[in-house]
Amino acid sequence: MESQQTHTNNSSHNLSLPLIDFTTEENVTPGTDSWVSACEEVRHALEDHGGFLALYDKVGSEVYESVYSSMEQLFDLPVETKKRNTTQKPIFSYSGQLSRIPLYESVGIVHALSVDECRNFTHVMWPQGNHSFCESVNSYAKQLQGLDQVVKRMLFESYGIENKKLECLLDSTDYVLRGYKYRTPKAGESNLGVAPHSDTAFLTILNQKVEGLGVKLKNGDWFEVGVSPSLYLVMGGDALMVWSNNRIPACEHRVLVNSKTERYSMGLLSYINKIMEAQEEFVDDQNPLHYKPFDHYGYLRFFLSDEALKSDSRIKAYCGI
Ligand SMILES: O=C(O)CCC(=O)C(=O)O
Ligand SMILES: [Fe+2]
Repeated sequence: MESQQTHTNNSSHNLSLPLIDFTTEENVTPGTDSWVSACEEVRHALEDHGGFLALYDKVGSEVYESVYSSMEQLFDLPVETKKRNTTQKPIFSYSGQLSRIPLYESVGIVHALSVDECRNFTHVMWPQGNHSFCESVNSYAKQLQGLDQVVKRMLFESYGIENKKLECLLDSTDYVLRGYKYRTPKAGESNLGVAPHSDTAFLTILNQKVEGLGVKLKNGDWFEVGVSPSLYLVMGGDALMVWSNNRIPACEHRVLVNSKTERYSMGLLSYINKIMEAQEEFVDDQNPLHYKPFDHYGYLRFFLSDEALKSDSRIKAYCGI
């Protein structure tokens, strides 16, 4: 947290990523003045940088410590075991040993909000059982979903979009909880954990146990995210850019790994399981419609194709008008 405080100068020469407080009851209670101004902050941060930092204390240090120690146990399993978990959805369940980014490994737990799904996942990884893994992952995912939904509610409200549409979006959302591990670079090896990119998700909420996560601000500077159980990076992904008809840019971020400490981080990513269109609120004469109706899982399948690799903007290549 200390490092965050040193970045609060908002002059145009020294931009920082806005830090928005979700820990006070008034800020997260619809109808209060604080709620209305928090909604504005969320909207401006997303429009400016595609993301912001959330101060959010619902996870607590106990769950934070136990979920990260669970992740250590998970990544310590043999690669063959980690690969055992598969999903019908075109979301990587396990990703690692990639020549482009050799330090990186990631495991996705689809529907981690359901205790049953967490149990199934845990059983696949540890047939003998691992109760604390199941418990901590499920409660962590639930707390992150709370933040995800409040952010979406704020966003809809600040644009004056009716509540029914929010409910419909939330009902059509699939969540994936992802754990990331980065080994330290060997002598002569690059310290690049993940190259600059935007996520394919609608919204991503990331937290890290070890520093390394950077966000590109609208002036092009890289902002380094701090480490704390109550600090979460909220980022719009490609799907939010489609939904907002380019009003909200997909947040560019990257990971650098320091030479001494293995890095762990975790994120909750949301995907839309129905065809989604850019909202009419964002389309007018000055802002023509930029995207065709969008099939999120279709996009994920496209994203992994050879054709997509050739294009400089995969989202435009997939559904741009
Ligand atoms: O490790 C992190 O903090 C972020 C990883 C990431 O951006 C990704 O895999 O898309
Ligand atoms: Fe990412």
